[in-house]
Amino acid sequence: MTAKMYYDADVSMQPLADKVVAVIGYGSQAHAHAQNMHDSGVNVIIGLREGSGSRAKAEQAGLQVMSIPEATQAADVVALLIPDEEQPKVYAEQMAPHLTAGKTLLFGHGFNVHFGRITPPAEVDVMLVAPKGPGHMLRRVYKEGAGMPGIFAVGQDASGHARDTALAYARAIGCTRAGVLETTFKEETETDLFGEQAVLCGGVTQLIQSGFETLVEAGYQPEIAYFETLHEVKLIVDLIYEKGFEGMRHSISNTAEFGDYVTGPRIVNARTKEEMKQVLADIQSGAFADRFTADYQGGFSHMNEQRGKMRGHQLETVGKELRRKMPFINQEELEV
Ligand SMILES: NC(=O)C1=CN([C@@H]2O[C@H](COP(=O)(O)OP(=O)(O)OC[C@H]3O[C@@H](n4cnc5c(N)ncnc54)[C@H](OP(=O)(O)O)[C@@H]3O)[C@@H](O)[C@H]2O)C=CC1
Ligand SMILES: CC[C@](O)(C(C)=O)C(=O)O
Ligand SMILES: [Mg+2]
Ligand SMILES: [Mg+2]
Repeated sequence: MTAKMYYDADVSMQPLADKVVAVIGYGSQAHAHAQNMHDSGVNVIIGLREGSGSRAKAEQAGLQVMSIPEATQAADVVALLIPDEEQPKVYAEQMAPHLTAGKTLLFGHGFNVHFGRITPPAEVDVMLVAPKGPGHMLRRVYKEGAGMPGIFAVGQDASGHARDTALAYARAIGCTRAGVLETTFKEETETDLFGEQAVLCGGVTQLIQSGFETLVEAGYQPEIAYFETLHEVKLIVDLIYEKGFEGMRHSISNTAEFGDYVTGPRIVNARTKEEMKQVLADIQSGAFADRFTADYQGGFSHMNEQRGKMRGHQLETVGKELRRKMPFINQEELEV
């Protein structure tokens, strides 16, 4: 292994002792960071917009809520965890005037710093701590006593102690239980965008949807198509997650393994890889960031059209019914 990995035993929580950490927002990442840090003994406050619907939920979790300017003013470390597209305006109008020398500004993703949408003042430490997974799962695994891997980067080290603060934060949210390594804002931003678009979110959902549609259009029952192309993905991925490709292939039949070798490369082929390279180039050049910003400025018309289309898709309606009959699958609404 070439990367230096950090685990609980390698990291001191001292840099956060006697410090106030403000988490701005209370969404997917923010509620998990805030609650995990609170449970790790850190003094956490929450900064929310006026009239926020999340105030009651944060208070119910035992967290003190303030306005965003008040929280920025009161804190030593400020974690900006609202949607990337909303950050530049909130930062400029409500946070920047209160980010005085000696404070730390922390991000969960490098997007706005890397693409030049936020330029923090020179006298503050700037860092990112990015858990490698969704916020709701970050909270769930922490409560189970486990952790989620994460990566950290120091963008500006005004204090000379920025790395220690980033590592302490990573430990407080549970990431050093699983392993943390150092990166740069550039590497985190580009790899995170690539991973979620090409593999984790865009790639996986398109693969599932195309498989489901192929079976249903050929006349097979949608329930069977759902089990085959969606439900079972988790079971196979769990084996890959726990034991790698070889462990998964040990568990499946020889018939499945042979089909895996001969058909996998027909589905995800050289053209797909060429397209992945183009996707990466669009991320690196900033073309994707500009497209995302333009859609946001246009009221997210493309995003909303896509959300609407999928909402009525048979894959979703059939899945909802089938999952309802499986009480062992978590049926609760997401907490935030
Ligand atoms: N989602 C994830 O799992 C991951 C996200 N990240 C990064 O973490 C950051 C946060 O993302 P995510 O957790 O998805 O964000 P969410 O969409 O879940 O954030 C919602 C929160 O942001 C607040 N908010 C939204 N708009 C504004 C605004 N204009 N002014 C003030 N508050 C606002 C909401 O306030 P209210 O409660 O009042 O509605 C809510 O509390 C991003 O940088 C993202 O890239 C990194 C890793 C994974
Ligand atoms: C996979 C998507 C992600 O990067 C994440 C959960 O890690 C995100 O931006 O939500
Ligand atoms: Mg991401
Ligand atoms: Mg990610």
